[in-house]
Amino acid sequence: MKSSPSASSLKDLGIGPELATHFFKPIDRSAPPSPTKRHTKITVVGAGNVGMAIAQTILTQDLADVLSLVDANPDKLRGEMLDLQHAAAFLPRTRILASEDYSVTTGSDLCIVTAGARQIPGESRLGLLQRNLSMFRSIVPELARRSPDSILMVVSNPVDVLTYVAWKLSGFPSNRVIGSGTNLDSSRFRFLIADHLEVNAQDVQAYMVGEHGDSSVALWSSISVGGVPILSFLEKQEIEYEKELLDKIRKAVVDSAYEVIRLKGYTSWAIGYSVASLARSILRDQRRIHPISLLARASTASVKIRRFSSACLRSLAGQGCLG
Ligand SMILES: NC(=O)C1=CN([C@@H]2O[C@H](COP(=O)(O)OP(=O)(O)OC[C@H]3O[C@@H](n4cnc5c(N)ncnc54)[C@H](O)[C@@H]3O)[C@@H](O)[C@H]2O)C=CC1
Ligand SMILES: CC(=O)C(=O)O
Repeated sequence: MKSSPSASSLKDLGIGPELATHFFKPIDRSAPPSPTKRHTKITVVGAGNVGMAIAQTILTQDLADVLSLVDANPDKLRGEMLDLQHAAAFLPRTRILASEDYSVTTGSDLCIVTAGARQIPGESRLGLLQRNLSMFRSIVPELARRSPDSILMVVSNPVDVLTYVAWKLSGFPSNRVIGSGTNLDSSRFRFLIADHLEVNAQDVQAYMVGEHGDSSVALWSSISVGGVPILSFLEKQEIEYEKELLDKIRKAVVDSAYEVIRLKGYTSWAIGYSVASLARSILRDQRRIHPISLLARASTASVKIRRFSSACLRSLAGQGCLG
């Protein structure tokens, strides 16, 4: 399928681009488009549940001027592209491209990879590795070649291992290859704490760190509610709280994805918002703190992916780097 900037239905009706030239004549002496205006381009590879949740959140949050979608299934891809384009009247203006051909991704600022197998109910994320590894061999070099200055963000599972694989395959500096990490786990953690305390999750600071999913670690000392470090406050005030409650919350965070997958077959909305929040922080230089997957050290023979517990997503300005 060819890259398509817009739905082809007008062309199919015999109405060509000359119509636009007649209706929309250039305004005399109007300012030409600024040569310094930089357009933000985001690519999402994998137009499945996760890819489309990310795409639609990016659109509604006005994070990109150009959104390009790539998938191996041409009908699904074109269907998703048209469906999003048909919402143009309700959204900030974004050019949406879709193709199986990676040329559509050229010049992206951020490439997000969601393609690949997903868990069936009860299956672990690590069980997906072999299937998704071979897919990455075809996806990552294409992205790296066409957007050599981009940030590569891995979402496909197992996300931490595949972030390492993507770094190796891309040849990018390690600070330009990240995984969505435990940003989602932390959001689930914040939701559960907020739900228990009956407060707004946005007023709860709390981080899950380590590997996304089963072995993620709750940073209990990181919890603060309305700025109050809650556990040390309770201890200082000698207020009793059930230690088992903490275990229950941590277990509920880890079980969250399994429960959603058992109930609806996949998870999508929360990861969509999680990745959009990362995209905003990176592209808009928000200087927010997110727990992501990032290679921390690559200096020995036994290089392993290691995660930042609190990676600070710093400016893209100038260097296109995360630090
Ligand atoms: N890191 C995280 O927090 C999360 C990660 N995930 C992971 O995201 C991945 C995608 O999940 P879903 O979207 O639910 O799966 P899905 O099955 O709905 O979508 C996968 C898409 O990848 C496409 N695809 C397959 N091979 C491809 C290739 N070589 N090139 C381009 N596209 C290809 C398929 O056609 C399909 O549209 C899974 O690995 C899942 O485990 C899901 C939720 C959260
Ligand atoms: C599927 C997955 O990794 C999640 O929702 O956490």
